[in-house]
Amino acid sequence: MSALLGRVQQAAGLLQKTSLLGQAGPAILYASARGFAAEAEAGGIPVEVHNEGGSKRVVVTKELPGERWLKLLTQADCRVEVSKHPEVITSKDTIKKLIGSQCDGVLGQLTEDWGSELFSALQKAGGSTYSNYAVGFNNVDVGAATESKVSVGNTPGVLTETTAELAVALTMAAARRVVEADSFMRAGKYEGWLPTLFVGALLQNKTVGIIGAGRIGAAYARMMSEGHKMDIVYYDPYPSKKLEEYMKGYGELLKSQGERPVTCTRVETMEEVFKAGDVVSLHCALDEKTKHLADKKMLGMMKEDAILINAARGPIHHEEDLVAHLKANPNFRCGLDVFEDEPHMKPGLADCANAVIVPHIASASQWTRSGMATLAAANIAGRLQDFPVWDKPDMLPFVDGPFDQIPKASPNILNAKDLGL
Ligand SMILES: O=C(O)[C@H](O)CO
Repeated sequence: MSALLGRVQQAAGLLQKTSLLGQAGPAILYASARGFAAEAEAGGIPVEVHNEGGSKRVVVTKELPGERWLKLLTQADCRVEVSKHPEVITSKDTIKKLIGSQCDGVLGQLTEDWGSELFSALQKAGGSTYSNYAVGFNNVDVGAATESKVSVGNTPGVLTETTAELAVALTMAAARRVVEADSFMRAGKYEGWLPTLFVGALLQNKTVGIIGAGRIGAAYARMMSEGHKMDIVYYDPYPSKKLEEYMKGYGELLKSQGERPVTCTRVETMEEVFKAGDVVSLHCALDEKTKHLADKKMLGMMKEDAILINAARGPIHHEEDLVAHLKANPNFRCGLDVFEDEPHMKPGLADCANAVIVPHIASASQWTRSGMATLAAANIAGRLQDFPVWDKPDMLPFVDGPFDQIPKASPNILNAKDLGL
């Protein structure tokens, strides 16, 4: 009873505070998935408000999974306003309205265009910190953020295995024609076993080519090699000693068991990877050098029955060239998690039965998506409490283990050095 009374008193306090803050309109208290929250409006946009009395205001542009992220922000004395705008991709206009005239930090999405317009709006509202809910940050102009004295966080270290596993799933689905076969069954076309029905490619002992052997590329390479005894050929401007040493040890283990030892070779050019791979998987960042990397010329170098995987960023492949290549080479296959003009596909792609296509879900495991939320929130909460920037690559202390043992640090701030943090 007294708890209920407390809630009612809190609600009354909220009505007063929201009007005092001048950010949100009249609020209604309700039970949300994470305890009590308030429904209100910020700049005319519906928001869910948590810890309404918090001294700092943090805007979150999309509903996020898990609870740890919210606890981190509210314990840092933040009033958290989660946008309930129905737009799937939050526009700049909406974000500016959400920021309003007073905002300390924003937790935003990879689909949003974070350039000078938004960073100066944030700076004008007194804000000093932004975190992308993603490891990739090609949607963020980090230089513009630095000019506006806004720190930019991202979420490395919790996407690695989840993303690599989806890339493996795409590879297997493409190699063994799983999606085509599934559609065939659902359409009621199966009339009986046949020697020629949905014959695909065997991966065992073949070669997997990797463009970009960072955390995700290396994890994918290991999964493919350990699972299917594939040789690895990779291109990366920096050698991955860790991957090479691991594969050397794995090769020795196989040899000791009387099996063929696998190899792991770093090559000088991307062309070599495209030529050698039975599978080529793209794991590089999107930049001027990698945009349209998988174009007509590079696709033309691939084996006629090879498989191309992209779970990195859409514009790394040239989608019109890829559609033409898929059409001209029915034994060639691809697995795509990302698209050049996301969320759209180039004409003809959806008609290619030799393409497996999924909607940018490579990081979509419960653990990873909650972990990304925690890291993004910790980036913001850390800056607002003037905590240092975490100096180790291991992000697990933030996302696993007891809440009171979360390091007092911002896990990853991309412009830390430029901002003198
Ligand atoms: O960059 C990222 O974090 C991923 O693309 C999200 O899935």
